[in-house]
Amino acid sequence: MTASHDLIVLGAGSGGLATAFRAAQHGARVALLDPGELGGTCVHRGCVPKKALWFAAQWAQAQQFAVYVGFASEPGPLDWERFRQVRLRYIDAIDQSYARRLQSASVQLIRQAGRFVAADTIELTDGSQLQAAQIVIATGARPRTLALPGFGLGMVSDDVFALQSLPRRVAIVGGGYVAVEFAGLLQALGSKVEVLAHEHLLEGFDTELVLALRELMEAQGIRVNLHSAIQAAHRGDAGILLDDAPTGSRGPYDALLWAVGRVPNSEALELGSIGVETDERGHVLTDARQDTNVKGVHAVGDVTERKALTPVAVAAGRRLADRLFGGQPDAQLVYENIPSVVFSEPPLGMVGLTEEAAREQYGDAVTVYRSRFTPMQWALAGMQGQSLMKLVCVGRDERVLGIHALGPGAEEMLQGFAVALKLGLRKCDLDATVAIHPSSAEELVLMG
Ligand SMILES: Cc1cc2nc3c(=O)[nH]c(=O)nc-3n(C[C@H](O)[C@H](O)[C@H](O)COP(=O)(O)OP(=O)(O)OC[C@H]3O[C@@H](n4cnc5c(N)ncnc54)[C@H](O)[C@@H]3O)c2cc1C
Ligand SMILES: NC(=O)c1ccc[n+]([C@@H]2O[C@H](COP(=O)([O-])OP(=O)(O)OC[C@H]3O[C@@H](n4cnc5c(N)ncnc54)[C@H](O)[C@@H]3O)[C@@H](O)[C@H]2O)c1
Repeated sequence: MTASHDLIVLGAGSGGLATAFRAAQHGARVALLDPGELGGTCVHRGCVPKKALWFAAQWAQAQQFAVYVGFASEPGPLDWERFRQVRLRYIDAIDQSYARRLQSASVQLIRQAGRFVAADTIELTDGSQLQAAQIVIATGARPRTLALPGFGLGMVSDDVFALQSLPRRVAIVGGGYVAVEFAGLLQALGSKVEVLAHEHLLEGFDTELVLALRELMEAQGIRVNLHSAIQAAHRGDAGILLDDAPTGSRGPYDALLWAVGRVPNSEALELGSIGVETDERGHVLTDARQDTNVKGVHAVGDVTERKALTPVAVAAGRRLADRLFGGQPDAQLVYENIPSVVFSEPPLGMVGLTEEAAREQYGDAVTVYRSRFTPMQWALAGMQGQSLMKLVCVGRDERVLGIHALGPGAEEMLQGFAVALKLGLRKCDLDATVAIHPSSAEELVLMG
């Protein structure tokens, strides 16, 4: 069989689309396979619908602030179904624009799943085969399910976007990004939320900022229980009940969200048949260049063991295509200093090292600066609570290792600071920068 394409990409999510577009731009003949919607998790079940709900939560809060400062009308509840339709229209437009762009980039889009029959050959659902010297696995991940009694009484994150009304009493099991984000936005939209987490919230984020976020969540009325270990869910007369090993029965709740992590979509690919290595959870193992152990087979995005963020999948895919088809033999993603924001209420962002990680690596050479303050808009609106910003530096020249921000605006603030950190930012560079006033961001250049 002669090669039908130069590149086959499995999955048209963030990573697959980015790889396909960049390879086609370099002149490669690309086939892009996906049985589902264009844009994958991020567009349909992740970043985009989540951020839309997060905006709605901000607007709900802004309505309350407005009334406090003298606007007349009392805020009403969100028409949940109307907003779902508005979101779907927005998402459809993204999907359609991808379809148009793929066509104009001459990427062959095939709306079928693929699986390996040889290292250079993919079989489609209809039994036909495609061949290419380079194949990229970008099949993403899906919500993890747990084998415990009553699991089916709950939802996973995908299901929240399909809800037709706002649930009243909600239990969220888990303490990661998804748990914290949905807790914040559902509470702000009118639910009464309880978070049931194992030991930590937001592992990997700076402990001090996570603690400050937890206090703010609790001040909003969210109940946060750490050290919880849910063993079963039941349907009781008044709602869903949970068996929690340390404390006994919890509930009743009207809705239950399992936010206990994600599993890679790798098992249907028949990777074993061609010898591609995976870890014990099914992530495709790659080296720093996104190459698997099998020549010509690569992987990007959530199906790998790397940080599961859209911009990471996109950047890895683009660099890979630049290396394979763009004459850039050294192109690869540097996985250090990747900025990330949790769209909690308020948002929490970080780039670089946490204080704990920096101290572990550099010991006493670490210096920390922090600023805790009440943001102006909160003070005006009579809201208690404080933002927290933190710089983690090292050495005599105080090179900045980490920047952390919790508070309104953190989600937009950190992108520019991430560029500076990448360029070798020192504390004295921040001191030498004139502030923008009045703002929250100015705290990062005014720390004494
Ligand atoms: C609720 C939620 C909120 C999130 N919010 C953010 C955020 O705010 N910011 C952020 O950066 N990240 C966020 N993420 C993470 C982000 O969505 C993922 O990191 C990103 O979508 C991963 O892209 P991907 O291309 O690896 O996989 P996906 O986007 O999951 O795409 C994989 C595609 O592969 C297809 N596929 C599967 N099997 C096959 C097969 N055999 N053949 C062909 N195609 C196949 C699937 O249909 C799918 O379309 C969020 C995730 C969730 C769940
Ligand atoms: N804003 C963003 O960028 C954003 C938003 C959402 C998701 N994401 C990405 O998607 C990934 C997946 O998010 P996630 O929240 O699903 O996973 P996660 O890995 O961030 O968190 C999983 C949580 O589930 C808990 N957990 C695991 N098993 C459990 C059990 N049996 N009982 C109770 N708790 C259990 C873990 O302790 C952890 O707190 C994130 O790591 C992130 O990379 C990013």
